Amino acid sequence: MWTATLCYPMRGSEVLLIYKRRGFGAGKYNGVGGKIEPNEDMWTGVKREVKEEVGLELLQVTYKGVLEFYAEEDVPDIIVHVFTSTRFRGDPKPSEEAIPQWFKIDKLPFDLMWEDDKIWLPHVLAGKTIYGRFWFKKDYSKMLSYKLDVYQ
Ligand SMILES: Nc1nc2c([nH]c(=O)n2[C@H]2C[C@H](O)[C@@H](COP(=O)(O)OP(=O)(O)OP(=O)(O)O)O2)c(=O)[nH]1
Repeated sequence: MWTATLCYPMRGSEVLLIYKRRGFGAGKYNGVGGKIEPNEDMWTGVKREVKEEVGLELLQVTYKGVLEFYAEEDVPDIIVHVFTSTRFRGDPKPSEEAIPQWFKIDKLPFDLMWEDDKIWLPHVLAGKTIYGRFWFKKDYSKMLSYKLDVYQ
């Protein structure tokens, strides 16, 4: 089991996604983030990942909830803390891991994203807070079921 962060920097009606070049979810568009390191809190982790992957310095983040991913076991395999940010410094730059790209919030490339994102991400980008649980096949090739709670 590992814990990760996912951040969605927002600029007006646009959101920053990355095209992931390597690692888990390579070839997909996603928010910016990665695994939280030992002895690191999630706030430090999300700021570090955004700096490493796209070169933005986050000046503010808002916590938008948690996702749990189950891979045919009773305990979660991956726990992801989700954030948005409207205040950051710098211009997004590509790195070895990621190519950043701004998208209109109502034109996200869901066909090129994780299968679960179309279920929960629109709520987050509309300002809601979420608790999502997603059951996947062991190799993450397919989502089997989900439960989503949405809070104001
Ligand atoms: N949007 C979305 N993101 C997901 C899903 N599953 C999942 O792990 N993620 C995110 C959480 C992390 O931000 C990212 C996976 O972490 P990573 O492998 O990039 O971690 P990392 O940057 O630390 O990479 P590395 O050091 O292991 O190479 O993918 C999902 O179903 N949807």
